[in-house]
Amino acid sequence: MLRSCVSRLRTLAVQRGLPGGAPLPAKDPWSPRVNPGAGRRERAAKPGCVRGDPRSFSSEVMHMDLSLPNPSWSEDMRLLFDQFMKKSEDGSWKHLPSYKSKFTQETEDIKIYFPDAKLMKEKLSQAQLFPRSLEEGLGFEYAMFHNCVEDRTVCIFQGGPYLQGVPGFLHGGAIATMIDATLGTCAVVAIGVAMTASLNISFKRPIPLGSVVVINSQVDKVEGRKLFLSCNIRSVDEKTVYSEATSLFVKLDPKTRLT
Ligand SMILES: CCCCCCCC/C=C\CCCCCCCC(=O)SCCNC(=O)CCNC(=O)[C@H](O)C(C)(C)COP(=O)(O)OP(=O)(O)OC[C@H]1O[C@@H](n2cnc3c(N)ncnc32)[C@H](O)[C@@H]1OP(=O)(O)O
Repeated sequence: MLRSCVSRLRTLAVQRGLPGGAPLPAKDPWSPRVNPGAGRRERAAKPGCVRGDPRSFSSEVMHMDLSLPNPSWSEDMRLLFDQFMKKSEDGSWKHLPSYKSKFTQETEDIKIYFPDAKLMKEKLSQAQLFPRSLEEGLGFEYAMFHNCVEDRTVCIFQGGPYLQGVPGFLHGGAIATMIDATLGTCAVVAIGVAMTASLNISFKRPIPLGSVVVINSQVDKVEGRKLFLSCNIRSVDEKTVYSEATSLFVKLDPKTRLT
């Protein structure tokens, strides 16, 4: 299991395209080259700045790892990030980079599921990852870490002001998005390209806007192409359970078209 997970992560890292297009060194799947300097994403841009924020437009921004600290991150978010980076030093945890739009090889992989590859290519050229589509500090600020030995993905998440549902609290759809993204990442790392077949969420407590929460996901069971996962969302002090979820992800069958 560990070997296949390490190999899967290595493949994904190569697929996602390292800076300069260099593949990971074969013997070091956790190489920090996946996320060079994995430390800070400090920029001069003001948090909450919409117009003129370069994050939306430049190709540099499209390919920038957005799961690194930025000025909109609260102290809690930074502390948690540093804790997980520390845990990553011995190789048991791995920081997973995340981009607005950088699916080079995955795009190629996905294309086989579509009959009109040309049309799909055009669509994908304008596509952005949904949770990365809002400007810095306004929407989804998050970073994910994966533990291959335990088949777990943890997401530290700070929901910004554009994710409001009931005044002062996060929208249920925004919570579901981050649950799906965390479970989906856990699934993809474990078995490769997979899609959510079902997702069942219990919203137990409202999540205050701007607060930091921890999404803990894990693989519970694998049955052929079916992967059963569960997760919960807790406060940083772990005293409050905000949500719990179970899900089924299905590994895509290369013989079946998606459309
Ligand atoms: C070092 C760097 C590493 C970096 C790593 C980073 C990696 C991160 C990368 C990327 C992360 C991405 C994270 C994103 C997450 C977001 C994911 C989404 O939101 S997905 C969108 C919403 N979902 C859909 O739109 C699917 C729509 N549904 C379908 O297309 C099909 O139903 C599909 C593909 C799910 C299954 O279709 P079939 O044709 O392949 O398979 P069939 O035969 O229907 O089902 C297979 C088995 O699953 C069961 N099944 C299917 N659907 C079920 C359901 N709803 N409930 C229960 N069972 C179901 C069936 O009964 C069958 O079971 P039996 O083999 O017979 O035992």
